[in-house]
Amino acid sequence: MTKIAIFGVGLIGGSLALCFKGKPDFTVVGHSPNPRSVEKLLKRNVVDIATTDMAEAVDGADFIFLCVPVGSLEEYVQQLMQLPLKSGCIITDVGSTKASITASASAHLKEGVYFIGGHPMAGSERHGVEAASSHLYENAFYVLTPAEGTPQAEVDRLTSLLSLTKAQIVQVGASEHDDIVGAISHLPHIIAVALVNQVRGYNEHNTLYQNLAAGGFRDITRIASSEPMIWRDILVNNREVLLKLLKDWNEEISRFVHLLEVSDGEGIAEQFRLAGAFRKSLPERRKGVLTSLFDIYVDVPDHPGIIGSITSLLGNERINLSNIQIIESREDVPGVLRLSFRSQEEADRASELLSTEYKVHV
Ligand SMILES: NC(=O)c1ccc[n+]([C@@H]2O[C@H](COP(=O)([O-])OP(=O)(O)OC[C@H]3O[C@@H](n4cnc5c(N)ncnc54)[C@H](O)[C@@H]3O)[C@@H](O)[C@H]2O)c1
Ligand SMILES: O=C(O)C(=O)C[C@]1(C(=O)O)C=C[C@@H](O)C=C1
Repeated sequence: MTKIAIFGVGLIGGSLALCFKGKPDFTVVGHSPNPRSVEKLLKRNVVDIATTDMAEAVDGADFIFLCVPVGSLEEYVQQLMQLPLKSGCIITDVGSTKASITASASAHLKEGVYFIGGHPMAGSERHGVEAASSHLYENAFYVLTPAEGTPQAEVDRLTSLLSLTKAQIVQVGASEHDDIVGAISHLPHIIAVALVNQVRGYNEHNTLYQNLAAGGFRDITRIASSEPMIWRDILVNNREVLLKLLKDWNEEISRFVHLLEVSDGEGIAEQFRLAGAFRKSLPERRKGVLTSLFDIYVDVPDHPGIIGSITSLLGNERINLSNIQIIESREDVPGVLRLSFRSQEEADRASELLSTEYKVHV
C-alpha cells in the first residue's frame, strides 16, 4: 500500500490527487485546516480520506506533497518535523520558487526523511480544487531540485511516482530554476498585471477601452487573472531575481521608446522578426497529445451548431478529426477553432474542403 498525503488540495494539489487516486494499492489523503474544505474534498471525490488533522494525514505516509502557497511552505516543513513520520518518507512541494524551500527544508530534516523540491510547469489562472484536472500535467515539464546529498534512489522513487502524472521529469539546480522561471513565468505575470492596470486606468475615463479589447489584449493578459495571494508569495520570494529581470525589461522597453522616437520602422520590424522566430522555436506541448498532430485554424462565426456543421462536413468526406479546440483567448468574440489531424494529408484535405465556406489558416 502506498499512502500519499497532500497538503493544500487546490488547483495543483487537487490535480496531483486526481492523478494518484484510484491507482491499485494507493491511498490519497487530503489535508486542510478548514473543516468545510475537508467536506468539499470528500464530496468531490478528489481524495480517499480528508482530514483537518496533520498527524492523521501523515501517519504512515510514503510521500507528502506540500501544495500550499509559497509563503507557507517552510512553516509546513517545520511542523511536519514535529510529527512521527514513516522512515523513508519523501516530502516534496510544488511551489513556484525553489531556492529558499530547498535550502530551508534540507536544513530542518530529521533522520530517515527526505525532501525533494518540485515544480510542475503547468497550471492556470484559475485556482481551487474546482479547477483541478487529472490531465493538467500531461506532457508538461515537472522540475525536481534535489539538494546536494539527496540519494539518487530517493529521487528515482519520487520520479517513478510522478510518472503517473504523465509529465516529463527534469532535474535542475534550485537557484537556476528560480532564475529561469523568474523570466518565463514570474516576469510575464507582472507584465500582464501592469498592462491590464495601465489600460484599466484609461478605461476609467472612457469605457470604449474595455469594449474594444480584443484578441491581442486577451492573449497577453490571461494570466493577470491569477490568484493574488499565490502570486504575492511567489513574487516576494523571488524578488531578487525579479528586480534584476525588471531592469532588463526596462531596457527592452527603452529600446522601443528609442525606435519610436526616431521612427525606425525597420528596427521595429526586426524586433518582431527576432521575437517571432524565437517563439516559433518553443516546443509545443498540448495536454493529452502524445503523438504529433497537424493543425489548421478556422475562423468561424459565433452561432449555435457551427461545430456540428464543421464536423459533419469532415465526416461526410471521411476525414478523421483528432482534436478540436476553441481558442480560449477569444472565447466571447467570433472565434478561431483549432482542428488537429493525424496526418498532413488529412489536414490539407480538410483545409481545402473548409475553405469553400470558411476562412482557413494553416
Ligand atoms: N497556479 C499555478 O499555475 C501553479 C503552477 C505550478 C505551481 N504552483 C504552486 O502551487 C501551489 C498551490 O497553488 P495553486 O495554484 O494550487 O493554488 P490554489 O489556491 O488552487 O490552492 C492552494 C491550496 O492551499 C490552501 N491554502 C491557501 N492558503 C493557505 C495557507 N496560508 N495555509 C495553508 N493552506 C493554504 C488553499 O485552501 C488551497 O487548498 C503554490 O505554491 C504555487 O506557487 C502554482
Ligand atoms: O498557464 C498559466 O496560467 C500559468 O500561470 C502556469 C504557470 C506559468 O507561468 O507558466 C504559472 C505558475 C507556475 O508556477 C507554473 C506555470
